[in-house]
Amino acid sequence: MDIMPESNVFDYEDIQLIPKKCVIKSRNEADTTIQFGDRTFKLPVVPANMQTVINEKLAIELGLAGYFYVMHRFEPETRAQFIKDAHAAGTFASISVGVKDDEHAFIDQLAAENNIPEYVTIDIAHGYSDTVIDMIKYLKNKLPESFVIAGNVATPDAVTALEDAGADATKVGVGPGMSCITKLKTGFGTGGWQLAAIQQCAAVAKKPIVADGGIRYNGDIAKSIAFGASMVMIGSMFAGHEEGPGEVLEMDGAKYKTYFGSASQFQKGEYRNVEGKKLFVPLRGSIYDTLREMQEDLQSAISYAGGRELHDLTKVDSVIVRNTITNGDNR
Ligand SMILES: NC(=O)C1=CN([C@@H]2O[C@H](COP(=O)(O)OP(=O)(O)OC[C@H]3O[C@@H](n4cnc5c(N)ncnc54)[C@H](OP(=O)(O)O)[C@@H]3O)[C@@H](O)[C@H]2O)C=CC1
Ligand SMILES: Nc1nc2c(ncn2[C@@H]2O[C@H](COP(=O)(O)O)[C@@H](O)[C@H]2O)c(=O)[nH]1
Repeated sequence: MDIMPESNVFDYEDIQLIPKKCVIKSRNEADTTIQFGDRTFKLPVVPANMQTVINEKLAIELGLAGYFYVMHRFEPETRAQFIKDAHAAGTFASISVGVKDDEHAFIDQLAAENNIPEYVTIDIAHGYSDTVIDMIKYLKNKLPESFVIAGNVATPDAVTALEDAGADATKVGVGPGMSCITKLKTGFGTGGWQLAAIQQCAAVAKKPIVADGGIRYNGDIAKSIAFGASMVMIGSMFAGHEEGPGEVLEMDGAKYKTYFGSASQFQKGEYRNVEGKKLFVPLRGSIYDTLREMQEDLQSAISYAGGRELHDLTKVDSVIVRNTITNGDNR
């Protein structure tokens, strides 16, 4: 068994980006937009395609407001109508699929009805598999105009395999999520070295990488871009907003929303092959305030990078600090 050298193993909390000379007069000048597929979005972030993070109303609102979104796949019978609703509202449709047999019939139906989503995400825990490779090929054959995001994967080999099958982007992150217990139950994944995995995958990728899971601070978005991601998927930090799914709960005078893993018992309705758990996340107000703050922080990050646009973040140097960036100030 090979063991990766320690210098190649780091995560968000282990890294600081090193500032360069500022070339703008105001953070407002820094451009956070990203082209992803045929469209340009305000930010390189996307709420996770999880049932406690996104619903149809919020998805369409986000699309209309200029943000990327991916609708989840856990009410499969509503997806065809959702595509029509998104188009009727004047925005793009971005849906998720699995790999089980009935998904092929669903894709056939979309093609037959010319009900074409602009983006399709193949949402599977272990994306480096023949089932995902076959699904990419199936989608590219039946819905050639759709931009296909395939995942989730952990390694450069997997990125290359999915790109070779026709994926337009790959999603990297097996086990770093806050609701994840894959790392504990199976011993596998990118938990603890997600940022390093992004860097390794981006080094071979010919198409965009979506960094998925493990984002705990807005600065982690800048770090994801700096290490090679084009888009950053975020679950827990988007789960507690008033526009999102789920009721507000009150406990000991504080307000929360539920956030559960897509492979949790709560999602599956039974305790079989469970790799996710349920959490309560504090209510955070409006998602648009969070998005605005993410934009401000990313603009500031671009200025520290000595740049004007997102891509300039990839030109900075970094230092490994091993768990010390908060100096204990979050205890
Ligand atoms: N990003 C991450 O780290 C993780 C994300 N998740 C999320 O949980 C949800 C459920 O994921 P998933 O279980 O893949 O989806 P599904 O339950 O839809 O499973 C998809 C198919 O893949 C098979 N399958 C699942 N895992 C494996 C495996 N390890 N080896 C071989 N076959 C497998 C399943 O069969 P069978 O069930 O019979 O094995 C099923 O046929 C998704 O939304 C996923 O994103 C889950 C875990 C990790
Ligand atoms: N191992 C598991 N991972 C899961 C599950 N449900 C979702 N996810 C992944 O987590 C990210 C979000 O991570 P966060 O750190 O931002 O909260 C999400 O996009 C999925 O890839 C699960 O049940 N098990």
